Amino acid sequence: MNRAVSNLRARHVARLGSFCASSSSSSSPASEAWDGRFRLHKPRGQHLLTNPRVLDAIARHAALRPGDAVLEVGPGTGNLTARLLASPAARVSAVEIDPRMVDAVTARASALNLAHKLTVILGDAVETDFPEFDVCVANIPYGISSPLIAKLLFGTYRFRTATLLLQKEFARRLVAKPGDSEYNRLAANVHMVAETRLLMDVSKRDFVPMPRVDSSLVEIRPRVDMPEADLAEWLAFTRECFGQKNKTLGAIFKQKRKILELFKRSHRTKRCADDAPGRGVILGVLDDDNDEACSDDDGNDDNGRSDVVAGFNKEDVGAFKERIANALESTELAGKRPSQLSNDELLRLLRLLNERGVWFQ
Ligand SMILES: C[S@@+](CC[C@H](N)C(=O)[O-])C[C@H]1O[C@@H](n2cnc3c(N)ncnc32)[C@H](O)[C@@H]1O
Repeated sequence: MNRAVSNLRARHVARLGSFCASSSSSSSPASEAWDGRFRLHKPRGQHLLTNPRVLDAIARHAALRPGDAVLEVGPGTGNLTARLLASPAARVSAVEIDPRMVDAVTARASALNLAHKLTVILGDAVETDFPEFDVCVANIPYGISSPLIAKLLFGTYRFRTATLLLQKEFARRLVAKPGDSEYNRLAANVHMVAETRLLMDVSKRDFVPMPRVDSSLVEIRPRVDMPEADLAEWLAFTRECFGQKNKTLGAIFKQKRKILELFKRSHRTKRCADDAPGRGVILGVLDDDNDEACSDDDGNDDNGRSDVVAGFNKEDVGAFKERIANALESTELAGKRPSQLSNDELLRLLRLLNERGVWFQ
């Protein structure tokens, strides 16, 4: 072990006291390993980050300022929480689903004489209301990545940055740019409201128990210059576009079934707007693209039904189809795949479609 690592280890053992004085069950070079006092549940994503250099780097990247209110999701036994509490931040609120972890992180803060800075909330981070915070820093359970990011970015929270440790593949998809092979609905939606930056990769060997996947640290910074857009309408629009992201927009919006669905939705939207103005954003996952096979590129329905306009005036549906084709033509996007397009281009198309009475939610 080199001297720097050895010094680091000695410093952390001293700082964290009995918590890490136990024997290491990890292969990490210097470890704040779990002492096995209770069973860790993998289905709950209980993979503790035990490499002090990585934990220090996360806290450093979060760039906490004096007076900051920090939100941590899934503090576990407090390996990261200890750093956040020792930072210049004024307070840390941690949301944890497992009561055993709540006890462990609370005891740890007390052992560090920093309990006055910590509030632990027992609950599911996807369901629980968060207190106000300036910065979110977390090594989250990867199973809640998408709903948690949706909640942070499309909810009512106002914050400076979220520094999140995520599954490496998910992180790559989150930071992807139009034209990248990984570009997808998640990235398009998140980039509508935030900027993302890949900060560093973290090996699976730095966790106890070792997960099957590697991780990456990502910074998410909400935009101050949000484009003028109805976010609920945008989310519904990207669901249609990226549901079949390998088809061209022309092919996607030529499908009879799709046109009929949009026709119904647009008329329902008009009724709802008349009855109850002000639709809110319905939160859900942001990245449910699945390239479903429901039609070929010629726009023929795969189920061969000929009665798809049953119950509707065929001429109205035909005119509606024309309006969609017309919007695609005037933006010159018919031959493009959604994954090649910037949000500005997609937003321009959405606006034109809305102006022509085509609505997605
Ligand atoms: C990957 S561990 C991280 C633990 C700690 N932050 C660390 O870095 O060592 C994830 C933690 O999130 C908790 N957790 C899992 N699902 C949760 C949820 N829906 N809401 C809040 N916490 C959750 C787990 O119990 C676990 O403590």
